[in-house]
Amino acid sequence: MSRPLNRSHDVQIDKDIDFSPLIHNQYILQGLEKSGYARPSPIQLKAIPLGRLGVDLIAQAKSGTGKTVVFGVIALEAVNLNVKGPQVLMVAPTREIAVQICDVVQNLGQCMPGFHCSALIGGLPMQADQQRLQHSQVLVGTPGRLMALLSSQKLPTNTINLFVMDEADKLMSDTFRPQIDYIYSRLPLKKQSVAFSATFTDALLASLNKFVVNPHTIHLTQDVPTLEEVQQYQTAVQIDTDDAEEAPYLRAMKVYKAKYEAIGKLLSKVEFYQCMVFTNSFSRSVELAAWLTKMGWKTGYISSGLTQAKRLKVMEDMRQFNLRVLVCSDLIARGIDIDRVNLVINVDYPRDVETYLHRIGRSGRYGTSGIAVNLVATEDDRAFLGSLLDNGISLPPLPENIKYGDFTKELDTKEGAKLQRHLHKRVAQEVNQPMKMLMIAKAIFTLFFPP
Ligand SMILES: Nc1ncnc2c1ncn2[C@@H]1O[C@H](COP(=O)(O)OP(=O)(O)OP(=O)(O)O)[C@@H](O)[C@H]1O
Repeated sequence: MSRPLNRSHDVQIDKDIDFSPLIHNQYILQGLEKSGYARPSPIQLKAIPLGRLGVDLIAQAKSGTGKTVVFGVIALEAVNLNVKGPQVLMVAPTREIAVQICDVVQNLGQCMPGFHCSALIGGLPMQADQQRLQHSQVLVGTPGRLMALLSSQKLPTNTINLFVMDEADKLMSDTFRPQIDYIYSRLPLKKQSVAFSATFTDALLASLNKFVVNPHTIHLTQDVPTLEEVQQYQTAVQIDTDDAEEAPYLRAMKVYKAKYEAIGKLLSKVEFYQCMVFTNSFSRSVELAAWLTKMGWKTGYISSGLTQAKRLKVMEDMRQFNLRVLVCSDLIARGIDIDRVNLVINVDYPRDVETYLHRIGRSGRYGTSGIAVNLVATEDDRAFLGSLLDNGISLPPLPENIKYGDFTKELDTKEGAKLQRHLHKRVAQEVNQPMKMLMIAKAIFTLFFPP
């Protein structure tokens, strides 16, 4: 029997079992093994057997506990390789999540002869979609692109027997609901529907009723779904002003400048692998990424304002560990899985507590140790912390000596070497900074006082 990974209770099960009692298809078991999954997580143990029976399902489990594998396996079980045409339709709220799901499902199905999964997302040519979907059994799309393909009769639905909604609470929001209504109306009546998220409110559960029939509901957390191994802190950022009459934009500039400096200090203090910094403004993201790059941190930024090609490139750089820091918006607050991210910093705050939980859940993936630091400078910042407190989330001040918990993710040799190279470069840069200043001063001195 496989040895359990050194991970928190969020992903450990009491039973000493692997995936074989849950899944009988050998190809899928091989795919799981090749993807590096030896033992199921609690949500996988509970939801896979139910999903395989063909019942409708609503499943909630904390961020990063393996929900994609659940619906990936259910989808592969639903696929008949002898049938031509798409058989599973998955919807995700962002293009980045859709691409990521597609990669996971393709990996899980890698041993199934002739299996293909395709991502259908906006910002890329639709013509290519049309060709790919003809050879794919599983399709993963964003609502807008799926709607465009369906309304132009380019996506046949008569062979679809499973409908998957990932980040279902987001899909039920006003932004996406009309598109989901439309997509659903185009699917065959007889099908299985499953919905997943880390956070579900009662109102959202009610609105899901239209899409599921007599669903089995699995709720793995009764309280606030914070991850056991993610330590959350707040740190006060001092703003250097005593002018009550100061123009708001000048005040805002000072707040951001002070927050950027606080981030610089934090990155030097905490020994992180990769860090995601959340801001609410595109221009601030660009500014902060440029500043951190100047400070020697390999930094990228992503927001919906970038072209799709640039968005995919920066995600790939982050996944390849070519970046240490990613400055981002709520575009990637949910669903994105980069398992080396062990530090999350909030410069600004999201609109709601659910999004906050999704943001900090970008660290601590699959029961590993993570740290989330919240920068507090303004009344708005303090008000958000107040709403966290109302939801039972209290943030202690950041301690002087901050340490990760016991479940630090192991880096492989290549990743370890990349981290070392980057650390050396940064140290060299820090040492060189005063040397450079000295040389410049010397050059100026010699200019005025030639020897
Ligand atoms: N059985 C397993 N054994 C080891 N690792 C696993 C297993 N299942 C999933 N993982 C890993 O866990 C990580 C998180 O998985 P996934 O992205 O599916 O989580 P999630 O629950 O969908 O999270 P979110 O709510 O943030 O979308 C991934 O890196 C994945 O490779």
